[in-house]
Amino acid sequence: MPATIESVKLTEENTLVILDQTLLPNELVYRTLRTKEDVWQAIVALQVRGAPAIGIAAAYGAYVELARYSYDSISDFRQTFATIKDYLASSRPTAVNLAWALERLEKVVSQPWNGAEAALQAVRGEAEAIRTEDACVCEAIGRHALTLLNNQAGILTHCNAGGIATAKYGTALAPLFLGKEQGYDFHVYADETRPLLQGARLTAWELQQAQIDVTLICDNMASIVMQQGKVDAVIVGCDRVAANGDTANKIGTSGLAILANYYGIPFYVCAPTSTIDVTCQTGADIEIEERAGSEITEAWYEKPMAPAGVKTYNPAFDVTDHTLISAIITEHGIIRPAYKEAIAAHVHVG
Ligand SMILES: CSC[C@H]1O[C@H](OP(=O)(O)O)[C@H](O)[C@@H]1O
Repeated sequence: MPATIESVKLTEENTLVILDQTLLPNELVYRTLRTKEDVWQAIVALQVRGAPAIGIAAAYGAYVELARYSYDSISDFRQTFATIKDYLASSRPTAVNLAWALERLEKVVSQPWNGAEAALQAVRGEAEAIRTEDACVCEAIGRHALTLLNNQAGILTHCNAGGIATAKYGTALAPLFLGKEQGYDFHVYADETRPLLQGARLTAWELQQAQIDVTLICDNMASIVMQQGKVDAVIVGCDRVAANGDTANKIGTSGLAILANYYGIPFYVCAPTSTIDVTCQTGADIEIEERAGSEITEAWYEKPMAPAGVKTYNPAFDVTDHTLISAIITEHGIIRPAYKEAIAAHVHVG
């Protein structure tokens, strides 16, 4: 699998360094995050973004914050961790990987440690494990998803589920990177993905870097490329998959699924099992983040492009009904309907 740029790193000096994704594709700028406030702000501002990458950043961020202090006892350490966990978890609600990563750390912290330093090193180890595991998970998703794609296929994708949204390799883009290495000649249509343009700024950039044929389209052009027979499959990432297969992903995804269903095009979701949340029975149980209206009216424009004071509504995600999803691809393989039973069996595979 061709390596992709790593967007979240813990340096040998134990500092957290992230690639500021808000500056891509024009600038490659790395930022050092030294406090839990730095991490919270970087996640909220989407400087670090993508469900797995957010979880990794939160795990490393919790370690970096914990390492700033000395502790009177292990209970003092645990209390400090609890405060950090709640604070970082409050940054964004939809991507389950944020809470999932912090809960993994909590399990480590709750173990019977002989002092705070031992617990701190265990937290570091768990955060590192979350990152290294995610890279393997994404590589496996790439291998399984590639079995669903033919050479010369036209692929439509939405938002960015590339290497920078994960530890490495990505989820939805992983089969494209792997296929390229194996000689596949994909023709990718990347939705720009308003309002924050992750598709235009990030996916088009990652695919160009990998020398994969990519055509950038506006979100409202997805229907015509499907109607013209240019798309053989739609493949996207996800932020939270419910027990019945309903899937939260970047706003606009559910519309793509409806279009794909209308045109008889398979719609695939690439989902690390860390993004499957069986405590959500259906998509109705998934909290959808709402973001500032200025992302609609002012981002990317020199002047506001809407009348002053106009009302806005800016949900950052939507939920694709499980009936519109052809298959969910995880690191363990390919899940097909009926999802409730299949997911229940699948998540216990690992
Ligand atoms: C591999 S997770 C990618 C997933 O995360 C994105 O959301 P955001 O850019 O707001 O973090 C988007 O929903 C992608 O599909």
